[in-house]
Amino acid sequence: MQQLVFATNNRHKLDEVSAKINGEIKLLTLHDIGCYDDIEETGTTFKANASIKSQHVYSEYHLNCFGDDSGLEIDALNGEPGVYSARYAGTHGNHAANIGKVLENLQGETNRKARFRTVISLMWEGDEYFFEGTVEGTIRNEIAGEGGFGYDPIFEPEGYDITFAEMSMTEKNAISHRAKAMEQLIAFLNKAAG
Ligand SMILES: O=c1[nH]c(=O)c2ncn([C@@H]3O[C@H](COP(=O)(O)OP(=O)(O)OP(=O)(O)O)[C@@H](O)[C@H]3O)c2[nH]1
Ligand SMILES: [Mg+2]
Repeated sequence: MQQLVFATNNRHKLDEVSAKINGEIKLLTLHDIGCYDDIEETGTTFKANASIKSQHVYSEYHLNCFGDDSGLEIDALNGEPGVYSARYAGTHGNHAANIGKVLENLQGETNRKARFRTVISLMWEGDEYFFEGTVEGTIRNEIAGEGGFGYDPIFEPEGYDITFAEMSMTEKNAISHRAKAMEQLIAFLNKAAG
């Protein structure tokens, strides 16, 4: 079975991707390979940051691996929070504060259009490949739901009347940005394996 390191410290991403892969590929975590480094995301694009994560693992451990950089792009905020989604309100991973800042910035705004975007960088047998996925939606005025992570409680995907946080992981994994990028990665690996 093919083996891949997922260069993330985000447990929710790991859970979503593990469910998506469904045992087809053996997924290793950073901790599985003894990597406890703080991989600094110095890029200004999802692509650059995804690359930083996979390149770090590849250069240190010489293992096939991939990194996911993702975030929320809100049209009325000129694409913010974008690559700064995880630290929009200042502290990395303070989801409640990040949501608060988005809702504040959108107060009185009628254009609620937004999308999640994921770019994956895969280092496979020494070469780099990119996969991208997006999901369109709107930003709610209030939070709803307990599932998921990040901005999920305020993101309503197009064609639904519930937020990502009100969906099961299986439902989110059928339509999400990350799921779409992962489907391409899985198809690539199936082809690479012949
Ligand atoms: O509601 C959400 N549902 C999602 O499906 C989702 N995907 C990304 N995001 C937001 O974007 C940041 C990623 O930043 P990010 O790619 O740097 O990841 P991270 O720092 O959490 O982990 P790592 O993979 O870098 O270790 C996250 O923290 C979230 O704020 C999401 N929010
Ligand atoms: Mg990060």
